[in-house]
Amino acid sequence: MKRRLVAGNWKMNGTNASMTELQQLAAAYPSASTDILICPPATLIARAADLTADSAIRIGAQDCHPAPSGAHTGDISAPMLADAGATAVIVGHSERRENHDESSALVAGKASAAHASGLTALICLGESLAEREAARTLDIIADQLAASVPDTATDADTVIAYEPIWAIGTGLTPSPAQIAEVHDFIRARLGGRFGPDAAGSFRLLYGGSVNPSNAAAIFAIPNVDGALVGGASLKASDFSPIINALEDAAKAAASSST
Ligand SMILES: O=C[C@H](O)COP(=O)(O)O
Repeated sequence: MKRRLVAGNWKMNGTNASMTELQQLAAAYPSASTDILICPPATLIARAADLTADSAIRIGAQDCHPAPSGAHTGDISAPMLADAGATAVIVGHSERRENHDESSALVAGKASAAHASGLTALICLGESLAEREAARTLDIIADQLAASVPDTATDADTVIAYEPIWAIGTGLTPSPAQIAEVHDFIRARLGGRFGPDAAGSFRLLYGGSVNPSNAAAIFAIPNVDGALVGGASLKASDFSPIINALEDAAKAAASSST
């Protein structure tokens, strides 16, 4: 059975003072039955990796350049992230797509670069509110999925995160039926491309205003294998209940399958 994953994206938040939150998480989870990932700003990756080395917490990055090195002032490559201690990288977050005009083709290049450096790529997809209201959600997801996921992706090196843009940082979340519809659709599309057996093994995360109060209900939705959490990942006291809810969901699923 695939391991579920809860990932925290600190975005452009955190300084060395924030390492106390990470130390609390590392102390609380020396081991875990789910995968736990924290993606701090790049400035903190090396220190975060050192601090969490003896725990179940793994460290990821928030973006990478598609090239391994070169004249790209201000950018960071996937080999650099791996060298700093990252095991994963988020690519195609809507804030990168919007603020930096990133295309799905570029996102696929970043994902391939991540894979070449042994990093798991968390590839983000999601529709805007206008697109949802125009009933274009599944078309947008289909296009982003087709163009952002490299042909060489596997369930071992790629995670898909569905993040409706209108739910990010707003306190709004889609209904369980809306989340299920999109996750089922993603799973089916992956099946059409990579085969049904492989598609079943890809981990699909939901992201957008996940918090300690709604996590358990979200994790009970079919085809939700975890979450990509923004604001509620900044404090150990908020993130821990979300991790615990995912561990509970994993245990419930394991006991119902035996
Ligand atoms: O990467 C995380 C998502 O953008 C969700 O952010 P949020 O949990 O603050 O809504």
